[in-house]
Amino acid sequence: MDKKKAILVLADGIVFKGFSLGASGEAIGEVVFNTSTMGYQEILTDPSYKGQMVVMTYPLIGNYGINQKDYESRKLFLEGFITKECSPFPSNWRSQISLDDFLKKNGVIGIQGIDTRRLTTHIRDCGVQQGIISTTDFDIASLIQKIQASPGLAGSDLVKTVTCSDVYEWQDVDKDLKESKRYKVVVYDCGVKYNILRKLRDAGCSVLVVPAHTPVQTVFDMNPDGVVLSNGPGDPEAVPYMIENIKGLLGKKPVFGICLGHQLLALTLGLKTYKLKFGHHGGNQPVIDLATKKVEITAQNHNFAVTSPSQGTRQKSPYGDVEITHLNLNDKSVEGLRCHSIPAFSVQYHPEASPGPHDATYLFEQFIEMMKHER
Ligand SMILES: NC(=O)CC[C@H](N)C(=O)O
Repeated sequence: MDKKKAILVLADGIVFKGFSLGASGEAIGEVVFNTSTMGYQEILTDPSYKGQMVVMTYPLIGNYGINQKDYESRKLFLEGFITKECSPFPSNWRSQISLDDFLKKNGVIGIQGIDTRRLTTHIRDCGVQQGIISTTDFDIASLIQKIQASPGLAGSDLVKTVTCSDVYEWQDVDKDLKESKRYKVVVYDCGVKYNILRKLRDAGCSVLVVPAHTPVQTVFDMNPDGVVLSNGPGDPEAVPYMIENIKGLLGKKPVFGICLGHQLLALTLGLKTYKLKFGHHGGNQPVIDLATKKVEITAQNHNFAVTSPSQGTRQKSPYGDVEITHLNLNDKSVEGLRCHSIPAFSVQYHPEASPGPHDATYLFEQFIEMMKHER
């Protein structure tokens, strides 16, 4: 394991000195903490982390290595990776390379050997902010200047940097492709996690993935039974072309939004979004279903959220009433919504898990039921 020096500096001047992990150089991004105890490969390959650097709160990461199958997208999009300790001795029958080598191979700059508890409580108390990891420049004033010169996440369209370039059909290599395909689903790829596609395939759907800039008429020409709006990075307000697409879909096709897809659906319905103080990233977020009062433990990864209606759980929209269906029990933020008059619903959390608990898998069946009803 490298014992090369590395430094992490936050925009407000807090400094963490540690050792290099993965590639060398300099990386700038919004620093967010993730409370999952495992699933680091899925986290590293989740495109929603574009523009961000992830600090894992669990102190030992990398102990089961990296394998060929647990990818959640085609590559690593995040800006940096931060851990207390990266295991130099990965041990698992599926492991092919170590976390350190994986980060090196993919050019991701990381830091280890810092007090991640102090870093996490600092972000929790002072709010999310930009940071820089460097293995080359150790001058604090110069590093802060570099952070100040970087644009930050708000207002910039990161979806265009992660979406696929062409339409493709999702094929699960492990599954029998001859099994009957019940419904045809188009997924708008704003940075989609593969497990959303796997779950739709598991539910018996054929799955076509389209780039986020695909005009809605092209989607209608594919004649799907329903459309999924995927997760993705950055500020939902910076993706107006997706809002235009959703306007075209609403009332014409069943729509299911996940995370960024949920925020985009909310904006289209006339609700607003805002930035949380430090976001929700992890696999232990309690969410209540307001209709059944059942609590799900959910996987989450978001820094923006949908603003609650000023009164109650209902709001008028140009598409009829919108109902807030789920709330986060930690901070009461909006976690799900549903349209009353048209087939459309969405959740802020991740029913596909990966990593995280599977309590919310039923939402894929709920979408299937909606498509069945509308057919
Ligand atoms: N996982 C996601 O889709 C994230 C949505 C959005 N980028 C946010 O941070 O809130």
